[in-house]
Amino acid sequence: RIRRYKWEVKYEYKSPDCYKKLSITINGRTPGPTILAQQGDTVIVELKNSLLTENVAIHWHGIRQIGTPWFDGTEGVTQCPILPGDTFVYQFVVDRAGTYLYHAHYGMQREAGLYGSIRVSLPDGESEPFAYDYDRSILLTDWYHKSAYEQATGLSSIPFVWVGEPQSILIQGRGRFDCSLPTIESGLCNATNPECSPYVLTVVPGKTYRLRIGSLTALSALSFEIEGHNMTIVEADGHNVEPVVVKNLFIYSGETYSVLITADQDPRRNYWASAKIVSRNGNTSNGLAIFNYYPNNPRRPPPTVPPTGPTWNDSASRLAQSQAINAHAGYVVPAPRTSDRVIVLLNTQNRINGYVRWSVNNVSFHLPHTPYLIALKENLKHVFEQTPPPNGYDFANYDIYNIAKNVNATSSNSIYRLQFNTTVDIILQNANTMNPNNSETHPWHLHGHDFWVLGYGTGKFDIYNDPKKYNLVNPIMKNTVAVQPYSWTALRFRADNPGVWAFHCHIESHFYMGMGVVFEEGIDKVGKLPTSIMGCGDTKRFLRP
Ligand SMILES: O=C1O[C@H]([C@@H](O)CO)C(O)=C1O
Repeated sequence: RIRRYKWEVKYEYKSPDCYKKLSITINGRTPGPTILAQQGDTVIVELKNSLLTENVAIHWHGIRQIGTPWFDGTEGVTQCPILPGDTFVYQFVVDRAGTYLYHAHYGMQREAGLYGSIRVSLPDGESEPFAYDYDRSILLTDWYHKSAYEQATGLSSIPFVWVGEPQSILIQGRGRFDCSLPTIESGLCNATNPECSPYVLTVVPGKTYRLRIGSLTALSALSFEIEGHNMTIVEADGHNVEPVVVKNLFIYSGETYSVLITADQDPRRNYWASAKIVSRNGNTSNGLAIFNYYPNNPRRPPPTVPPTGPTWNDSASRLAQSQAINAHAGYVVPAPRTSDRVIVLLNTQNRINGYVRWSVNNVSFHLPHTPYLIALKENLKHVFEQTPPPNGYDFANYDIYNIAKNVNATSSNSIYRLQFNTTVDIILQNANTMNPNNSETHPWHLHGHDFWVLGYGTGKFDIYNDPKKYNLVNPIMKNTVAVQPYSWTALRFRADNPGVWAFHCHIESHFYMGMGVVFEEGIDKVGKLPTSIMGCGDTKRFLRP
């Protein structure tokens, strides 16, 4: 079946946290419409760029784009950006049921509000290994009052201007900034604006809800909970997992989970749903929504104070939750026992010519002006650096616990060329930033594939002993995984999807500052590229008659 969407993308004033800000909307909304489809359907999105003076590109996060690598929506990697006034048609198959996302993948445009959810249901007659009465989707985001341009300019200036902590956390596009602060210009913040009334999830007492939770925060790692209710994690990034009961769900930017919640508490009142920032010590208020028991008034605030959530710096409990999630016994996709290639990616914060950057293996990534997919397919060797980036770093001499002895890095747009149909292991190794006693959490997202999460550990990865502890029995498959402060995460994937694929930190500012790599595999097997992805850089030549 074909699912056809017509979207108009434009700027509008919105007040998602009561503070009026220019936001990017799809058909007048942020988050945009949820894409609903069934496994095997073809989704067609006809996107009209009405941003007037700004390009756009949309990534279908978690959709592997098998056979359509040119519709991955990654500016600079798989396509030229869509010009103002142009209409671009994305067309791809959603080949697997599950919970996915979509969002802008161009500069720091995502955090202007250009995002939404994708829900793919099973074919008729098939069912999940868990039961529920109703299915709901919510998106968690963080929200800044400064424009993406102002933020991006600060990040690429000397002196460096850090974007800082977000002003609000939004649950399904709704949050609450404190309009009474004396610093706010009058007329900009209106606490009674209905756009910022809390999101309400209405439940019928006794029923079980499948809540699909996605995070597309720009920066924040979150802990989500519903006061007084346990949640059972049953799906992660489109894969069924063995049920895990939690009080709060840790979720990183780019991840999706389904949790089951039964409305089994006192039905005479409402409850708070709360999203709290973890892993960074800021003073952003928790994002709040109302878990409303029918038939109570959905606007009636719960009689209790909202839950405060876990302490921000308890990375051990975050790691423990990640480690507790395994593939569902009936849905284990066996991981290859061995790999053909191991790539170690040391994550560091660096300086290049005085600019603050992030790097892997001391190389900070920047995008070329001519997208790789077109450059490689058409053999345009001059448009990016051909020497491959390093396969690892100097294990013996690098101290992950301290600021690097030499914080200077280099910048490159070279890529990893993977042999088609081989198995690749990636070790993400985290380290100290340029601030003393500081290491951050980075959620890494792989385009075009799911990977097996083989293991996590604290400290420096031990190349001889840690692989012996890999979970090869029931590892989960994901497309996004976090690496915790001073820790490592090991993953494995099959390079079996012809195309060119980004792998990067999903923190918007970090990828902007160079925290990513690109993989190519099977370029000779990629079909004829549509000319709609061309028009920038050296691709103009293919559009001439
Ligand atoms: O990229 C970043 O820069 C700041 C800080 O390190 C600047 O000093 C921060 O917290 C980041 O995540």
